[in-house]
Amino acid sequence: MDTKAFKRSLQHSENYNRKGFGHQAEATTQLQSEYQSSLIQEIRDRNYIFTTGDVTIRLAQAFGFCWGVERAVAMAYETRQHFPNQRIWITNEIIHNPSVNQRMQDMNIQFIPVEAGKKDFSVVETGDVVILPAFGASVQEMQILHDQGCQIVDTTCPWVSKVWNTVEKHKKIAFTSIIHGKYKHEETIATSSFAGKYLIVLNLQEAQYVADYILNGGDRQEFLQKFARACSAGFDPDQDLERVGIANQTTMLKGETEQIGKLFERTMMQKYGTIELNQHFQSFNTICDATQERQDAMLELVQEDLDLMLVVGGFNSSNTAQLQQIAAAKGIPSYHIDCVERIKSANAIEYRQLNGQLATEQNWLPHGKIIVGVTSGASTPDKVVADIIQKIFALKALASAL
Ligand SMILES: C/C(=C\COP(=O)(O)OP(=O)(O)O)CO
Ligand code: SF4
Repeated sequence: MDTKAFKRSLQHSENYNRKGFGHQAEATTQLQSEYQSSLIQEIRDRNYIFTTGDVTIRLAQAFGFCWGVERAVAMAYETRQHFPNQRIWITNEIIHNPSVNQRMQDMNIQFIPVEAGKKDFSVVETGDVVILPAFGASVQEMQILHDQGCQIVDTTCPWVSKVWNTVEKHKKIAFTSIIHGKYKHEETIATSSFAGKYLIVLNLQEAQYVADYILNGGDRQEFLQKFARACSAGFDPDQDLERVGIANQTTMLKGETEQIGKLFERTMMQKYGTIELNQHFQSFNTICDATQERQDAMLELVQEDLDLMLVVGGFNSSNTAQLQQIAAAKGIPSYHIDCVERIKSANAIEYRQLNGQLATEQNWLPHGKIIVGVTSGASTPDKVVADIIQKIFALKALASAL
């Protein structure tokens, strides 16, 4: 399928909107009142440090809602306002934050139902409005919705569309796209639908396995089994790894993406020589600015003398998980939580471990004076962070009063 031509024709269709409906000012005001916090603003104004009683909070210099998230959520609000009486659907969570998705449902924006792991688009009728989330949607989903004659409101972040353009460039020159990403993640599902041949690697370890295969060959069956859900149909590791282009999900770990790019560059140089390199390797870093800024701020924050770290964001939020990874790598006691309710008491906190499992830590809040590092992912409203900080203040005030 010529995905580029399809996108072009979709964008010219009168049933397609990616610019909003002229209610931006109202949507922005609504977003501010629902998601921002005066406490967080005050901490920002005080150079990201705030002390109350025994607790000093050190906020990362960049955290919380990114530009793409604000834009997507504002567009969803605008859509509801513009179509007050129409049925509105969304193809996935708009972003990975439970409180924001709950708001979508409260506004009667419905998720497309999923039956036995497959989305059931038959519920969508001609004339319904369908929002595509900030992660975008696969080209096949866009086609179904377009054919069904519904009004598409596309909130895909332009940084995500940039990744699609990158894999389309690979396709045009018959390169295989190696995508550093998570094959189950909505953004990577969408990205791979615009690619020709592709292979998705989760981390440096998987990339190394592929690089070794390129140089030395290996067990073809094992390769195909390992990447069964992470490659294009009919992928042949013996044919399809001769010319590779690197792209990445926008929210991966910046350092790891760079290492993966360099690894494949070295590998292709070793196999084909420096002069031939351009015929076999292309790389273009598609990690977005917001992800990089939040990770850089986190790398700075973990240099401080912190007693513990709280990383706030949805449990399915990839960029939040990367922030947690940075804290964990530094060996700081650190807890990824999605809402204040995870703090059960001064003695117990429920949090997401790096492997995705929930765990509870006892006696997590140290006695006496403490410095708490705080950051949040690109999909986390400031209000959620403020509630958590207030809870820590309250627990520590109570402890020191006893
Ligand atoms: C929409 C989006 C990022 C916003 O944060 P999210 O937490 O919603 O998404 P992700 O980190 O990719 O799991 C995709 O780049
Ligand atoms: S994290 Fe980056 S790519 Fe994702 S929505 Fe935000 S700005 Fe866009």
